[in-house]
Amino acid sequence: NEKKEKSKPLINKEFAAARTILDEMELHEDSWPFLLPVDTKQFPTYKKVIKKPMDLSTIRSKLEGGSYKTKDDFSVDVRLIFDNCETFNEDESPVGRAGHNMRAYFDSQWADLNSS
Ligand SMILES: Cn1cc(C(=O)NCCCNC(=O)c2ccc(F)cc2)ccc1=O
Repeated sequence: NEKKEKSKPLINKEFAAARTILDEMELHEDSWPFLLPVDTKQFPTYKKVIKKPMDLSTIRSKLEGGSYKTKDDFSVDVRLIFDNCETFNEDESPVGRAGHNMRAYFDSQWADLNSS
């Protein structure tokens, strides 16, 4: 039986497309809450409330490290960032608003990639 591979990288074109979207998201002015893992010393309840933390630097490491088998696996982690953000933050807060803006930005980039 086939050995379960820990990570199998995306095929080149998919990898390049995901990397470009990640580059653009990191440069977005509203990316600041998502660039690094949430500091659980600054927000002690975070680990209790959010079962699967995710951030753009972790996605970057996973992408470059070949952890994503398909571009859709990559999108699942991106969406996890924004779902976590909605769970932990009021919509009308700086971080909450940034999350909604970044999700809309990602969704439009993702749609373009999947329509091309
Ligand atoms: C996703 N999320 C983030 C926060 C949050 O407050 N996060 C960072 C604030 C301070 N960090 C920065 O301002 C910063 C970080 C990196 C950088 F390159 C530039 C600026 C709180 C709740 C939550 O759910």
